[in-house]
Amino acid sequence: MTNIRIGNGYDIHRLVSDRPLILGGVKIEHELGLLGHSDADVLTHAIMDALLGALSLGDIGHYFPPTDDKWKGADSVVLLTEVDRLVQAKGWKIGNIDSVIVAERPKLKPHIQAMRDRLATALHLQPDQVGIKATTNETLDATGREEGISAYAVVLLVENR
Ligand SMILES: Nc1ccn([C@@H]2O[C@H](COP(=O)(O)O)[C@@H](O)[C@H]2O)c(=O)n1
Ligand SMILES: C[C@@]1(CO)OP(=O)(O)OP(=O)(O)OC[C@H]1O
Repeated sequence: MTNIRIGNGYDIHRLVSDRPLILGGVKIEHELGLLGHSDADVLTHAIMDALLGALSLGDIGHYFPPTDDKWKGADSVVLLTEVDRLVQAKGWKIGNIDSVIVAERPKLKPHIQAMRDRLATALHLQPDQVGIKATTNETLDATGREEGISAYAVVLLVENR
């Protein structure tokens, strides 16, 4: 029988006026961007935590501490490729990823394909192995008030034989 593992990840970052908005490795035109030590790409962070979680390897803060200047302004897709290397070194490969971004604005639908392509390329996957969806929070809570953007991800890992 094929061995499989499942992992889930979540992240949220605050929206501020003087930062770019980067989601799934794609820069999106918007008057607000996400605040963080890295580029604050919540979707990529949620996917990294899901990958690490699937193998009980801890979380991204353990590998890329927000207290370390090395990761200041880091491109999260580069961090993702590091996590992917770790997963592969442990003898696993990604079956598929599914995710959802919670953002009241901007409209993300026009950017979803570019995010899937960017992440699939970085992870050496086909775009149909990378699911990305968007939803508003129907104006409820912090994301609904546009104070931040959050993302959830689930991954399935398959043992490499
Ligand atoms: N930032 C967003 C949020 C949503 N979408 C798309 O709109 C659809 C409806 O969203 P609801 O939150 O009202 O259910 C959703 O299914 C997405 O296709 C979007 O593009 N960008
Ligand atoms: C990505 C890292 C890198 O220092 O920093 P942040 O951009 O602050 O992101 P967060 O999800 O708060 O923490 C994880 C960190 O590993």
